[in-house]
Parts: sequence; structure tokens; C-alpha cells
Amino acid sequence: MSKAIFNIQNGPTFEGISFGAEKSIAGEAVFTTSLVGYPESMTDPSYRGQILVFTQPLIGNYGVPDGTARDEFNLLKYFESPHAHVIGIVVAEYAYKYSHWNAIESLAQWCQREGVAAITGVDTRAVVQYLREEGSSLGRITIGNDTPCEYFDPMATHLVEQVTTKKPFHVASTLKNPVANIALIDCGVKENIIRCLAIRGANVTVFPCDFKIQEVADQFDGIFLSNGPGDPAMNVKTISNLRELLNNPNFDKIPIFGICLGHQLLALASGAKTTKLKYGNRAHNIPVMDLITGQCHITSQNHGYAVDVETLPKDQWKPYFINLNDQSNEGMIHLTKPIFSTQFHPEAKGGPLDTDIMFDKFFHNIEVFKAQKNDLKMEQPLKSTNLKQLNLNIDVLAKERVLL
Ligand SMILES: NC(=O)CC[C@H](N)C(=O)O
Repeated sequence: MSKAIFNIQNGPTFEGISFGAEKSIAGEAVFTTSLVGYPESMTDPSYRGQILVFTQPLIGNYGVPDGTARDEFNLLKYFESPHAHVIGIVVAEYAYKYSHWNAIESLAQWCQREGVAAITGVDTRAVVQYLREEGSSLGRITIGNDTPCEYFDPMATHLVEQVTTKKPFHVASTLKNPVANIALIDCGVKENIIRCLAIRGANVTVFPCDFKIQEVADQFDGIFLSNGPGDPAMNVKTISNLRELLNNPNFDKIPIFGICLGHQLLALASGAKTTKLKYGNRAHNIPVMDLITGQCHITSQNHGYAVDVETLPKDQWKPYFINLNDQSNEGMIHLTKPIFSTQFHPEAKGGPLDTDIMFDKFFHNIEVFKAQKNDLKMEQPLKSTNLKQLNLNIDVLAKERVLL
């Protein structure tokens, strides 16, 4: 067992014990107040490049499930992507003994295999007090007698490029008659988002982040914009593709739904701005209010940026949800088109399932769209021949994300 040191740039230093990879690292230090769900959070691509501080004091007590287990859609059953994306974790007390029916290894073993630095014995309350006062900060974990890494800001890099699928892939519905064909722009999609679409009967074709969606949108019944890491403004190509899609009157009726980064990209494509929050919202119990119905929902969240609601073009969009803790924007809805987006995560994993209804709303919009297409006799089912012209024959597409 080596000693480890957790430093915050221009801030305090904490000494502890290493229980993960024997690898010193540097990144952005952020905290989550979630009580459970460390395997899901650590494999969520949105955490790419970050050092995650858990405020839940005891971490590791239920071990880590089988990261290769698959469900009926060939999606990962327990992980949100095949690998860990956090580069380090900071905990108050690591549970050296774990027990759970589906655990196959300890958190320490998994971190060691995945190259994630981990430190235990840290007063995480003090870390959070510092980050809340001073705002998100860079941090580093130094193992043993290693020379400390230089501080490094992952937000200054294009993180989405590192996590998006390298080639399109296809997740087929298990229904004999699938209800919709959805195109998903993968900026680092969580497995459970794809599941939430597939479980409702959709075929989901997943495209790399900079894929020209405007060129194939007519083949689909709905478009989904995924979550993802980093500063949303870095995604220049994706934003310009979305802008073309939004500005093309042929696509006025196609339903679009974006979650978290997807919400931010939709806002940027519409001419709005995003800003960095002081320390972000990462938790499973954040209250948001639906500004249309006045209903309050408890939501799962993981973001460091937010849409500046004042910059939303008011002739096209209105805010949909508001965060009841810090009044930040939590979603938007188009005034005339079937498009909406949420800053929070309705797919949860982990977290409360209250806002699962957002997926139902998307499918309702799809149903309306399909009925309109029928009326106008312009139904265009997903024709693999058309996609073939783009080398996208769905029958030969990969069945899972294509990593480097
Ligand atoms: N979960 C996400 O999609 C995060 C979005 C973005 N990277 C942010 O931090 O705000």
C-alpha cells in the first residue's frame, strides 16, 4: 500500500493511501453527492478527464459488477460504457471488504486494471467546502515517491473526440415491428440512454459526433443528441451540423431530444451561449421545476456547464425546466417544432427515475410525426439501400460502439 497525495491547484493538500492504479495523474477535481452508483458514474463518458471526489464517505462496499455483461439489446448491463473515464477518485473511506450478489471484483482491483488513480483517507468534507467556495479547480493525485504531474485542464481539450464511436453502429429493437428509427449523435452516450430508446421499441442508429446528420435525417423518425464530456463550445462541427439541420425547413417536423451536452449543443446551434457553473451539479437528488406544469421532479445530474437562458432566441425557444437549488437552466422547448432538451439525466443510472417520462414525450412526438408523414404520404422508412449510398447499410453496421 503506497501513500498518495491529493493536491488542489492553489488550494489544500490531502494525504492518504493509494488503492487504485500506481499512476500519478492530473485533471479537473469535481465532486458528486450521489450515495450510490460509483461503477455507473466512473464509466459515464461525461466524466472523462475528471478526478471524482465522492462525498458519500464509504465507497467500494458493494464491489464492481461484470463490465462485459450484456442485456437483450447487446448493451452493457451494468456499465455506462466499456471503460472507466474518470482518471482518479478521492474517497474518505475505502471499503476493503465488499459484498454484493453481482460483484465480480473489488473497486481497487478494477481501478488498478483500468488505470484509475484512487486515494482513501481524505477529508472529503474539506475538499467540498474548498471547491464550493473557490469553484471547480484543477487537481492531481501523486502516488508514492512519483514526481507530481503538471496541472492539466481537460476542459481545454476536445474530450468528445476521445469518447465518440469511431464508426456508426446499430442497436436493433427486439420488437417484430419496431415503432421508430432513431438517429443518435454520440458525444459520449451512456448505455442506458440507448436502452431507454430501444426498450420503447426503437431501432437506434448511433453516429459519431461530427457525422453530418443533416444528410441522413430524412431517413429517421427522430433524432437524439447525447450527453458527453467537456466544454460544449468545443464541439464546433457538431454545432454547425445541428445548425444546418435546424435551419432546413424540410426538417421542421422531425422530433429532436437532447440530454445534458445534447441540450447544450442544441442551445449553441440555436445561437445561445453556455457558461461554466461555479462548481457544477453532480448528484442524484437535484430538484427541478417544469415551467409549463409547475411540477417538481427530483433528478440525476452531472454537468459543469449550463445554458445561459438570457441568450436563448425568445422567438424560437422557451425555458422548460429550472433548477430549484441554483436557478440554472434545466431544459428548453421549441415554440413551434417538436424539439426539447434537458440538462438533467432522465435516464438516470444511477438516480431517481421520475423524469423517465421525457422519453415517453419524445416517443409521443415521434408518433405524431409518423402519423403526419403517413397523411402526407411521404413516409420514408429506414431504407438500407439509401443508407448504403452513404456506406451505412444497417445490416452490416457494428452492433456496439467502435472505440479506437
Ligand atoms: N453529462 C453531460 O453531458 C455533461 C455536459 C457537459 N460536459 C458539462 O459538463 O456541462
